[in-house]
Amino acid sequence: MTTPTTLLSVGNVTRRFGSLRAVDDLSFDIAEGEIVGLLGPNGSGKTTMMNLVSGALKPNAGTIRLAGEEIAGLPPNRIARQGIARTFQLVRVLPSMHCLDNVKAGLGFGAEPTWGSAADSLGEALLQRVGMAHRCWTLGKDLTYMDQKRLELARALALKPRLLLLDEWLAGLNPSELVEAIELLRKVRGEGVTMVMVEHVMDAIRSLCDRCVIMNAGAKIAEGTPAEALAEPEVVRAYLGDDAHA
Ligand SMILES: Nc1ncnc2c1ncn2[C@@H]1O[C@H](COP(=O)(O)OP(=O)(O)OP(=O)(O)O)[C@@H](O)[C@H]1O
Repeated sequence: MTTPTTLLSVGNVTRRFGSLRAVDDLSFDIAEGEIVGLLGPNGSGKTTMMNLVSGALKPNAGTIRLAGEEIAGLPPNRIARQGIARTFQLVRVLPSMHCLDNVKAGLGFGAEPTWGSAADSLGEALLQRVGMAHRCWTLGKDLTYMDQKRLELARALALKPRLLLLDEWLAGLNPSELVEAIELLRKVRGEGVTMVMVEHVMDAIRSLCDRCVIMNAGAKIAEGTPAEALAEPEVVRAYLGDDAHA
């Protein structure tokens, strides 16, 4: 059996906002090919952690390594070029551009920037990859919510990421869209993209994630398979309050 290679290594990372430790001495590793859920109650520091990995925020202390290389504190465009892409909690589709141009906007910023006509065929392939081959010429503002999500995913994939950060990408989808979205993420993982997802949709976490890292008040309180980690007494307490064991 081969040992999995560590793709992302977060070591003793702390990020303060004034006196608040939004991320507090947090450490975890992500192996190549994994889908890992970053979970925790509201305000536990998940989005802050994603912002630290993508470069939107700098840590006050600690290390963040991608394939062994330190990336903590690098600007977001450098981190994107090193192979980390993300989607956002609020969908950010460019409404007055058609889908192909939306995706081409992403193609300019990856490890191998592509522009102009060379980007057309790559853009079409990306839309096909997320099930939107027929939407090349549809304007962003005319898309269903599910298609906006697909487009956002295509734009992130345009960066050819090794690691994809999904910030509540499944939020707001109805049950049948959720099934499609989970299938799509599984397919993308099968294409070699490692993923960290912040998600509140527990069914999706159970069905997609190999492992979970669970945070509370900035710190890690559990780690393991979804079934193991979510059953930890401290996790149950963090989600439901002390009354859960009363
Ligand atoms: N820019 C900021 N300035 C000050 N405080 C912040 C800032 N960003 C986040 N915080 C605080 O840091 C803590 C962690 O916030 P964060 O958004 O990372 O949590 P979260 O787990 O993603 O929450 P949610 O599930 O509600 O999105 C919260 O107390 C939040 O109010």
